[in-house]
Amino acid sequence: MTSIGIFGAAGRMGRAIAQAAAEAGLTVAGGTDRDGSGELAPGVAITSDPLALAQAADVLIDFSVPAALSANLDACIAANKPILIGTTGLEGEHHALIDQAAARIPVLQTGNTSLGVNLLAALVEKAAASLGDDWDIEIVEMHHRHKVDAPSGTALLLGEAAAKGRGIALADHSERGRDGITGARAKGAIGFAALRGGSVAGDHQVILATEGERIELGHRAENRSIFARGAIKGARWLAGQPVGRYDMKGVLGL
Ligand SMILES: NC(=O)C1=CN([C@@H]2O[C@H](COP(=O)(O)OP(=O)(O)OC[C@H]3O[C@@H](n4cnc5c(N)ncnc54)[C@H](OP(=O)(O)O)[C@@H]3O)[C@@H](O)[C@H]2O)C=CC1
Ligand SMILES: O=C(O)C1=N[C@H](C(=O)O)C[C@H](O)C1
Repeated sequence: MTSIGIFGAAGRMGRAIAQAAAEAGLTVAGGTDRDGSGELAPGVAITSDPLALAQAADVLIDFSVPAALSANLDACIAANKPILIGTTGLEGEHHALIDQAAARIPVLQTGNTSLGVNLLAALVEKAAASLGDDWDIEIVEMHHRHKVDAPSGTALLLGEAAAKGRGIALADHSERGRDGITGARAKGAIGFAALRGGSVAGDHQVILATEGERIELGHRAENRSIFARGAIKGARWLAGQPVGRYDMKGVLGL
């Protein structure tokens, strides 16, 4: 049986993952949190020691904060354990750390562990590849009032899929945070808009708009269990993979 360790264990996702692990018959070796106190379940301690957790678990799952990523990766490398990273708000420096770690251990990083969103990304890539750049691409997301990063990791994942379909680099074509006299939309841009409110688990819509018509592709998460179950499935899959960097496509056969 595979045992998992959860970085960010006391958070909304950490607790959902612990529940999904129990439902899947997996052992939870423990978890970490910023303060490192309390229990995830009776007898399952939350500490602030990533190395001890990495040594105790067969595979690690990180749904914490970007600032914790470096220490979590170091712990997994030192313990020679695979890690699935679901934390969002990652910048270029974090992706560089992930690339370095993936040369030594199996690492899966994704902005969204759900089947539905990853299938949506495949559809978006196909749509963007099929339509010319006279079709404007806009990505709209809405999340609960507690979310701290924008655009969401999923919106960026969908933007990367659209850019891949178009054969362009997202970094060179994204329009984020429009406000005031922005000027007209740049041809070929991929735009992002983020809404925050209430308890929304995660809504994403990709709009492809041209003169006279519009295509809308979307996904709505009704609760966090889809992310938690996807993370468990991904962690189980990752435990059998060689050193390298992965996303959810291999897990889901997409
Ligand atoms: N990829 C995916 O499918 C999904 C990704 N996410 C992402 O997962 C992340 C967590 O989301 P969510 O659970 O809602 O957020 P929460 O804020 O509820 O949980 C994050 C947890 O990480 C803890 N934390 C802070 N610093 C550290 C540290 N140094 N070491 C370990 N833990 C630490 C926080 O503790 P404290 O509160 O004390 O600071 C908190 O308990 C976000 O980036 C979110 O966007 C969410 C859903 C799905
Ligand atoms: O913070 C969240 O809640 C979520 N974060 C992920 C993201 O940034 O895309 C995934 C999901 O949408 C929920």
